[in-house]
Amino acid sequence: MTTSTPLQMHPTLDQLLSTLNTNQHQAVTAHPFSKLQIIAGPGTGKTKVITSRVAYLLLDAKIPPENIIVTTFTKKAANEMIERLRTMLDNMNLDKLMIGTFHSICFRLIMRYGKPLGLSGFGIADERDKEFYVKEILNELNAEERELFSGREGEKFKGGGKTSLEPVLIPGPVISLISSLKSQGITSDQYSQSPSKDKCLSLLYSHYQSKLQENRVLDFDDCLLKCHELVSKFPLTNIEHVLVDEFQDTNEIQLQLMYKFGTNVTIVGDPDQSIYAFRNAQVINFQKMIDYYQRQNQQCSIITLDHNYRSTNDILIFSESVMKQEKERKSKQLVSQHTNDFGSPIYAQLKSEYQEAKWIALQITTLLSLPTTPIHPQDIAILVRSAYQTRVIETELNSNGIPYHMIRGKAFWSRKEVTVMMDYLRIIANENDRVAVLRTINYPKRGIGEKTLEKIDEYLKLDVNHSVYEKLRFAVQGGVNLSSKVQSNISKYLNTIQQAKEKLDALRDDHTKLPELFDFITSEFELTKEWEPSQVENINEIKKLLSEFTPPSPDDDIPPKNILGQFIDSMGLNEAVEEQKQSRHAHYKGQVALSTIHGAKGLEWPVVFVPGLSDGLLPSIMAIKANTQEAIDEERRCLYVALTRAKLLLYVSWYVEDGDKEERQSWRMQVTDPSRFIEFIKNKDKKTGLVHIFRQKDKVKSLYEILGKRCPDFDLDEFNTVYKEKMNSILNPFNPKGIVDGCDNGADKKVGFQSASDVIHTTQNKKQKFEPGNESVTNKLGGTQPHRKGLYGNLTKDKIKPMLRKTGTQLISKPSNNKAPPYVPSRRPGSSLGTKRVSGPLALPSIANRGKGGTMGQYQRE
Ligand SMILES: Nc1ncnc2c1ncn2[C@@H]1O[C@H](COP(=O)(O)OP(=O)(O)OP(=O)(O)O)[C@@H](O)[C@H]1O
Repeated sequence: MTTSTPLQMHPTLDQLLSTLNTNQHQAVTAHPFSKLQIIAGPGTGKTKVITSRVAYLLLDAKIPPENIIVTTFTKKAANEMIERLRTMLDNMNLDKLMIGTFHSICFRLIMRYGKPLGLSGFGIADERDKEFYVKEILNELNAEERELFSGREGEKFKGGGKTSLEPVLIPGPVISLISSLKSQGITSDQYSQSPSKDKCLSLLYSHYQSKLQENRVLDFDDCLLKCHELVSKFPLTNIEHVLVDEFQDTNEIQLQLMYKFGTNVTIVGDPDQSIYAFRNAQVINFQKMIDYYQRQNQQCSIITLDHNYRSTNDILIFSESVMKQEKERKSKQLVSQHTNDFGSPIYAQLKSEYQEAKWIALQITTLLSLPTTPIHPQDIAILVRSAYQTRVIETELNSNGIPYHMIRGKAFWSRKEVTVMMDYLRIIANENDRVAVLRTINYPKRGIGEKTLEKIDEYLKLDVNHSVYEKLRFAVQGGVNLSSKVQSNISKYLNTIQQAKEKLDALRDDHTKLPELFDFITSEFELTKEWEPSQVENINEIKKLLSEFTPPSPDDDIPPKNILGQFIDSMGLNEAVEEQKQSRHAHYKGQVALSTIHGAKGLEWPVVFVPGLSDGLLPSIMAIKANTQEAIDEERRCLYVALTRAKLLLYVSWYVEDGDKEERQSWRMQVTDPSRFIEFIKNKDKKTGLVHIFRQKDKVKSLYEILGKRCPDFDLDEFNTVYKEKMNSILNPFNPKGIVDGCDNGADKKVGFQSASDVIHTTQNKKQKFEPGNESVTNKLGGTQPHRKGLYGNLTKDKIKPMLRKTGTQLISKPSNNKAPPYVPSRRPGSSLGTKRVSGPLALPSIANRGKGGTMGQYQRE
């Protein structure tokens, strides 16, 4: 096959190519029968290039869609690529293009050709199923096998039992070690024959594989491993070209699969964005690929893309400063295609995660309050290293009325209500899903105790000639000794399953009616009653996915599964990676995006916040504890991914805590240093947050312009003054050192507080809710100016107590005769008194002591 010259090109292709820069053009039109690496930094158009290359292969090289394999990182990315191709190619029929994640392509190949390996009709075991099976295996080990674990090799599988001090075997290490072997392409048989094998791991690996086989399921890693076995034994003869997107996140078995899939290969990736080592991804695959083809005397060409269309030059310089710290990395010279810059990233050092969240909320409200709203909530994202960091930020967004949504990460699939719903769908779709039956049979509660559940499970495992569902019927009919209440509850459960199955049959593969089945399940099994509104919202997300589901086009080689089964398989595979709720460019309208950095892969926003740049958060405490260069490098790349999501404005922040436990989520360790990755920022603590872009009118004007709005005439100084005032109240929060009951003139000073902001005054006035700074209220009460900062109204003692605990102070009651107290300490609370340093209202203990002597009779300590 020859390729045409540009002059003879397909008009659509011609138009398409005209939108590319020189290097992009070269990459897209590289010879179709070659090996090519497209290595490119963030925002350089990798997605555009890989999509255009597929179009080029289809239109110019005339490769039929069924002869091309394209792997993407997520299902969403595959769908978007298909959409873009359809638009580009005038609705060309692309049903036969093999496009999807490695896992889904492999699963599809196994379903189609897996019969000779005895794999047809298998389902997917998700993360929870894996844990379930491993727990079963650990419980079923016989005495001789247990003995194996008493030695050194067994140590890594042990953890503390919940109720006993004896170490017990735990599933976590088993799962990750088996997964690591599988991602290196090592089967259980191969491992058991390896002279350097770990005997415990070998035993567990072989038990685990038998368990999956018995239950006729494949785990995620098996999809790849078994497919590799399949294409090694029965090579795919038709595939003319393989394209791999996000190559930096491939592992060994994926690399090997790529070699096996086809001989002509295009990979696209960025070594600096490799952030999946914890799933055994290896950056070294770029070099391995070159070496592999070299050994076969074949050349692998490399094209780099360096025009960055996403971020301003300042953002690129900042991001490169982070990456430059990695040893033995080639520096990148990305060239921003923006002609404007809005200054270097805005940063702040704060004192706690709470203060940081307030800082973020203030920045967002400031941006959203710009006249004629050039920036909308959907233009903004907040990206964190670990999912738990969103909690404090969410609270602050809520209290500031800032709408937001979480980009769905893996966590979505592990939420209780989501897993329950998926289990219910599974028992309807599949007669033999023992695990899902055991998880749903007593949820909602049907009065089945643990012992009874064990008996039922034993019974379900007994006879292989009947489905799990039939066996459960037999169990209820006397097979297992059950109380009449349990019998009746399980019968009801079974009858509802039966009705749902009939409904599913009646759909006759009309996927548009799947949401009706969903409603039937949630109402008949009384599921929604169990859940909070937010949980109901989550399961409605599944209903939405059901309504959007389009089954893959029928394939004569694949034995048909019912429509619900197909949905479950496709969702099950989503769990293998963090799926995103939103597409690369179409953002959720009217909502700020909140996401982990991993969940933000491939996305971009005009405004991005990257909080938590403190050692222990980014790099994470896990990476610091691992104490390896690889672990730290991976964290740095994570930060790089986050920073390079920003187009125009980048806000970075960190906090350094002073040890006050109340100022952090209780289980978390104290954060004491800014992240090692931002050492290059000089005088970090000096500029805290007061650096702001809205200092220069011309920059503001060009920001408006780039966002498609004309900049109105407004008083920038006034805008900045309001901002600075608010900022100051965050940076120097009201931090009372004591509480005085009553708003008496000057009594606070007389007990030793020198600044009004040191004191909370309380009042019993029930009519008004007072806030600090409410001057008019102060005046009404006849208080003097200096009191105003610390005035709270309508505070009962119950409400005061937690405040006292928080401030570590005591309550001073107002003297009944409202006279000034006789004791006036000479120094300010918190300062040193003689040789003894005391904190809080130092005067107070002395006051109380004096009281005992009679001089403080009117002021009491409570
Ligand atoms: N030749 C081009 N001309 C104009 N805009 C372009 C061009 N190539 C890419 N872009 C734009 O640049 C932005 C970034 O492109 P894309 O998302 O494809 O980058 P990427 O390399 O995949 O980034 P990342 O690796 O960070 O995910 C997009 O908005 C895209 O439309």
